[in-house]
Amino acid sequence: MPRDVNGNGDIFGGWLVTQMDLAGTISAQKRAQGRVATVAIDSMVFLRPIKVGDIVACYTDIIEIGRSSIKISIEAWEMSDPENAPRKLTEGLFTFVAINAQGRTRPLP
Ligand SMILES: CCCCCCCCCCCCCCCC(=O)SCCNC(=O)CCNC(=O)[C@H](O)C(C)(C)COP(=O)(O)OP(=O)(O)OC[C@H]1O[C@@H](n2cnc3c(N)ncnc32)[C@H](O)[C@@H]1OP(=O)(O)O
Repeated sequence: MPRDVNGNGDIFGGWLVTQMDLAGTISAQKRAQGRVATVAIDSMVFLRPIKVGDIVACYTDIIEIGRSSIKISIEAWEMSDPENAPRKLTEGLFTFVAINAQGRTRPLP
């Protein structure tokens, strides 16, 4: 079976979760001004299948800041067809933690 495709011929959900994690990491790194690690995915909802060749965009929204943690709502949208409105594919709640070079937590700046 192709690596990024599921048994229905649609894109494997894990591939999309990986893209969402990358988008969240970029946002968290910016806020943390340095290295972060994903500590939790508190919720993940798959609303629609993605077809091979679809154009997908991920959007992040920081919703909570702790001492070292950053909770981010992340959504993926499909926007392949300029004639039609974008459609939400997934939504998830990810938590990232600011870490130092030794991998230990550090307070957010
Ligand atoms: C649905 C699936 C379908 C697809 C299915 C196929 C999958 C297909 C691939 C997908 C892929 C995905 C994307 C993977 C993304 C990675 O790669 S995840 C793996 C990478 N991450 C890591 O390796 C991190 C490992 N964890 C650690 O090293 C340690 O837990 C950490 C991050 C250093 C934190 O250490 P700690 O001792 O817990 O630190 P502690 O001081 O107790 O807590 C620090 C902060 O974290 C917060 N925290 C700790 N634990 C939690 C928690 N559980 N929740 C929330 N906050 C927490 C604390 O509240 C605290 O917050 P602040 O009060 O400081 O703001």
